[in-house]
Amino acid sequence: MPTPPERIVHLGLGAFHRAHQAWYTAHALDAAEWGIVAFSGRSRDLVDRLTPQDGLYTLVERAAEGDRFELIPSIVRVEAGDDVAAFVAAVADPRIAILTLTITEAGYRLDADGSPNLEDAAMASDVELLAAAFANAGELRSAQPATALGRVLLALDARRRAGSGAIAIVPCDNLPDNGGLLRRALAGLARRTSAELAVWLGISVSVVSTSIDRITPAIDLDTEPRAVRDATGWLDAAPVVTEPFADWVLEGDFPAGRPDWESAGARFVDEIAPWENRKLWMLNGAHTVLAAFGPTRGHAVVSDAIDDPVCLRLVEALWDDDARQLPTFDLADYRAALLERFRNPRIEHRLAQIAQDSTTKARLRIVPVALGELAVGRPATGCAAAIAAWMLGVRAGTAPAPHGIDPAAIAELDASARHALLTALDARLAADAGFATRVSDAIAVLETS
Ligand SMILES: NC(=O)c1ccc[n+]([C@@H]2O[C@H](COP(=O)([O-])OP(=O)(O)OC[C@H]3O[C@@H](n4cnc5c(N)ncnc54)[C@H](O)[C@@H]3O)[C@@H](O)[C@H]2O)c1
Ligand SMILES: O=P(O)(O)OC[C@@H](O)[C@@H](O)[C@H](O)[C@H](O)CO
Repeated sequence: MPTPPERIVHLGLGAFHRAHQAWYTAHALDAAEWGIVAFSGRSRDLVDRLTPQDGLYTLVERAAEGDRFELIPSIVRVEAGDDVAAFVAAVADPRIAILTLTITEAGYRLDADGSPNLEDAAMASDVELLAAAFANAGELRSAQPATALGRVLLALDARRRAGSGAIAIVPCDNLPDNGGLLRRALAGLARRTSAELAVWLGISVSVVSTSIDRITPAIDLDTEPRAVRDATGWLDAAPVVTEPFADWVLEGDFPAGRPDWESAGARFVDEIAPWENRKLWMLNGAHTVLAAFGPTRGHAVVSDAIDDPVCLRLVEALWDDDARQLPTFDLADYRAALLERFRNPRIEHRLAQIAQDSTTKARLRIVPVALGELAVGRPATGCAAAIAAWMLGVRAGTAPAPHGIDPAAIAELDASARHALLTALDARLAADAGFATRVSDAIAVLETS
């Protein structure tokens, strides 16, 4: 089969991009027309593994009943993310129609309120560096922004200068309103660095919002390649293990075209918010709770935690609150499917992998539901219990303490520690005496369960 032409650039090559966007692209009816140039994020390891394989890798779909192996051919070139010149050249190429991102939630460098943090030291230094480079074209070639968004902005400016036309950017990280957020972040950075670029962004860059779903755990790259070789006969240095389920919902325009992703099962909608809330609140919200609390009960992976009746009750209660805030959906099938996915005993999804940055995640995935419930006079007991479980995880050190909170000060989880933790999530919740009491009551119940 001929190699597809380079039409998509990806930044943040990892397991998820290869299990999701690259898989959808490979399964589109017009796959032969869409090749991906993939840039790693912060490490060269995948570049070194995939380059000798011409970007080919094995996707292992791991069902409870057994494995299915598939060779994915849509990544046609792999480059190191810190090769800024190569990234800029790729995005500026007029054949490229789409830039996708999986740079992790932390990679966007958000404030506590979810807006881009322009006070971040690396971001501030990139703003200075980009403003100087945009003002003096002679400096463009040597500019080396450190942040992912700094590199994206530099590359978009090169595309503008080259007259390569409009492009769509598709963020594929688990952030609410990921498209809106990225659009505001890029516009904010451009306003501070180049008036011409800011205008061009508004006209020529379409930022698409997405809800992305496929549970893809980190794997052991020592053992998994051998298992793949035993099954397929090929020693793949960089296989990916994922679940059979996949979902992709998108809202937005692709001014330079796109693959026929619908033919692979993707959905385009006019308003993504309900889809995104359903996925982030229910799947990721439950994961956030299990990751913080599960290890305090001796669990290391999602499938073990969800088998524990205490954890299951927590998740079900959270989903009851979520469901009341998602009135447009009948959620019975979705909940049943989520439980089946969590219970897949052959997907080794480690809670420690999911627990990183759990304060921000709880803030984005549990707090909005709690506030929504309280606003209409309901008690939000599921959210209170979920937050109680998160606090127990923070006390145990299985979830990181919020910035500015000394772990020693919360060792007792007394009234002042509970107040400090609740305030770190949301001051409005901390000010609601009834909700704070329900959190305390839930802690007492969980500690004796
Ligand atoms: N794995 C999943 O099940 C899954 C499902 C849905 C969405 N996602 C989203 O995809 C993201 C990546 O997941 P993954 O499984 O591919 O992880 P991974 O660790 O396999 O790959 C992450 C990639 O992001 C890069 N990166 C990390 N921090 C960065 C930063 N600060 N700036 C720029 N790049 C950075 C890494 O170098 C790597 O290239 C997640 O953070 C999440 O937002 C993952
Ligand atoms: O780091 P997080 O919490 O955004 O995500 C960890 C997992 O919950 C996540 O990767 C899920 O497996 C994924 O979102 C499923 O689509």
